[in-house]
Amino acid sequence: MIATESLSKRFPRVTALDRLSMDIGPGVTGLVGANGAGKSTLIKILLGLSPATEGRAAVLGLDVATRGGEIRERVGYMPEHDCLPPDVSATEFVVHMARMSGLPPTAARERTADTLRHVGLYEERYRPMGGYSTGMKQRVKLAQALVHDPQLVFLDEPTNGLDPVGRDEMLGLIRRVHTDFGISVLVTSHLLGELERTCDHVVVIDGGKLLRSSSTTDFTQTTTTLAVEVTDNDEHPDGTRALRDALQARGIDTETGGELPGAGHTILLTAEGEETYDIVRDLVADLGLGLVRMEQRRHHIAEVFKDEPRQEPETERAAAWAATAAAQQKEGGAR
Ligand SMILES: Nc1ncnc2c1ncn2[C@@H]1O[C@H](COP(=O)(O)OP(=O)(O)OP(=O)(O)O)[C@@H](O)[C@H]1O
Repeated sequence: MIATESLSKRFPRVTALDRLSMDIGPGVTGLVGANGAGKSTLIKILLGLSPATEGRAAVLGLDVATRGGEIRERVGYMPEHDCLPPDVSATEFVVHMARMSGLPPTAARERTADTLRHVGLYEERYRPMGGYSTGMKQRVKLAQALVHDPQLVFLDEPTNGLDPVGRDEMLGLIRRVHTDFGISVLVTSHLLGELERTCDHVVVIDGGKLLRSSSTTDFTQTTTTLAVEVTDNDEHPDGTRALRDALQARGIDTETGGELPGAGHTILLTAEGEETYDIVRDLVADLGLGLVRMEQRRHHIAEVFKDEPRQEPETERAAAWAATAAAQQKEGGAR
């Protein structure tokens, strides 16, 4: 879908992209990086709107340097910033964008109605957009990116400014753009955690350089940590404590991994192999406790980057990235 080869973009004072080489296939791909990492610059080059300083890129097999017009016919784009005219309604605006993409009047009106319904805008679509909430505006921006039925969409920070509920709804919509319509998606975010739930593949850039490109499952591969949760009983009013003591007696060290109301505590231990599962199961049965949960923990993407070596630790960008990773780490821990 997208290929770049040693792609660079230099502004007089900043190198926004630095010899970036990557391949992105179909599906939902997250492009993640701190503010200023180069995400928007990359999207503008991929749309053929801004020339690269060096290197090459192709979208849907089309060279961005020479075939920008054809790329924009086949690719939808949701820009990051608010760009909606306040005095017109969502319907008028999206019909206009559909017409600009070459759809005849009747098809433009039909596609607009379908697309606005799909993104969850109903009666409000006839009201001027100046009175819309941020969530509604983001939905209109998404609709105009989809209205001409593109093969691929670029969504630049679609969850920006949304509250947690709005963010979850937007992430669900993005996932459905691919599952319901078969449209591939490149979505940018500075929040690592939200891409983990939505994307098949994640590309991480920092300071315009490629840090990592992997499938989400590779990022979130299972750890050797086993999380176990048990109920209490009359004989063991603190079932967690009883199981921890029993495991300790078998030479297995444990720690607690937080509390879940009404369901006892979570015990964390290192699984040496299949036999660890058997030991836990047998001890739980011997103590007469109920086994609520026994599962391998998975990494969160943010944990993968927690210890990533910094290339330019002194730069502001590095500080921004570290802050983002730290915030995500906290968010991951809270889940
Ligand atoms: N037209 C421009 N002229 C000069 N510098 C620019 C220009 N556009 C972007 N930059 C710089 O290039 C770097 C990358 O910017 P870019 O907007 O691509 O980052 P980003 O990852 O999209 O971050 P954000 O989400 O904050 O927009 C930044 O340092 C930015 O200041």
